[in-house]
Amino acid sequence: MLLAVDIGNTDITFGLSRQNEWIFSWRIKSEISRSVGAYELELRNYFLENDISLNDIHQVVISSVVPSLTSKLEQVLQNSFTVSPLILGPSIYPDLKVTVRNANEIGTDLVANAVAAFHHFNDPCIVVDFGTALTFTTIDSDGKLMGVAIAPGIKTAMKSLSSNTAQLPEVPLQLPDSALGKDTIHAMQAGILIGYVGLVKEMLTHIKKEINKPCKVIATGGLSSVLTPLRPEFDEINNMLTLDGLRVIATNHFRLNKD
Ligand SMILES: Nc1ncnc2c1ncn2[C@@H]1O[C@H](COP(=O)(O)OP(=O)(O)O)[C@@H](O)[C@H]1O
Ligand SMILES: CC(C)(COP(=O)(O)O)[C@@H](O)C(=O)NCCC(=O)O
Ligand SMILES: [K+]
Repeated sequence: MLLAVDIGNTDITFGLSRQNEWIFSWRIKSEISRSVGAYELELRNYFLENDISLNDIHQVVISSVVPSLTSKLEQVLQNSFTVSPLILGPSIYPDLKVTVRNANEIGTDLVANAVAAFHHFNDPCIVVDFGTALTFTTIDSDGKLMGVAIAPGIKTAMKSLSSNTAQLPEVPLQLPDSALGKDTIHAMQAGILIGYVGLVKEMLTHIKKEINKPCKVIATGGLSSVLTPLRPEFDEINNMLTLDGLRVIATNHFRLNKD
């Protein structure tokens, strides 16, 4: 079995795959202050509770956009399994079907998203990732990663608004029917959620105009289903996209380096 680990700024997502099918996936919080021991205990407990043997893991692959957690999780995985984890980074990019520009800056989760989208569609793609950040990653028909746009994620915008004001609370991420807020909660939901529908639509319009060819739009990330009016904009919503990309990359890497 293959274990793929996506370390994001809010959550760490795990996926366990057998014969190219995800048989388990789960999330834990990304906490920089947490110890290797605490993470390891939680991982081992998950395996125990689900009756999975640690020895059944033959490949491990990690993407991390939180440098202080990369080595911690690497250690956790080293301690738990008999194989060394593959850590996605610029040294692996030359082996990918996707061509990466600015390899030292781009988030490895965005690279994994691009690989998964291109692998699946083999067409120009825009990946919209609704995580801590809201990102738009565009891939051309030949697999070239054409560019990225980064905005605050929906929850991040909400948190920033409440933490920078004296009287605004954090409110549930529920899309209201009306943009004419009748109380503070409704007013914030209107401004953020209806506003973000517009942000995403405008970004897609702008990117499509720039690339000027038919393309697929794929949504991913923990908050990908919050903005329901965007559903028709997406050819697919796939919350496993980053893990899918890691699986493609790992399978290819371990095949190339078999001997
Ligand atoms: N099924 C779900 N429904 C609604 N929100 C979710 C779901 N799964 C995750 N989330 C939310 O998504 C956010 C994390 O998204 P994620 O894409 O994992 O971010 P990051 O990659 O930046 O860590 C968290 O706020 C979490 O509460
Ligand atoms: C843009 C991101 C913050 C997204 O992270 P996430 O929302 O998944 O936690 C991450 O991919 C990152 O730190 N990227 C580095 C900058 C770049 O991609 O150019
Ligand atoms: K992510």
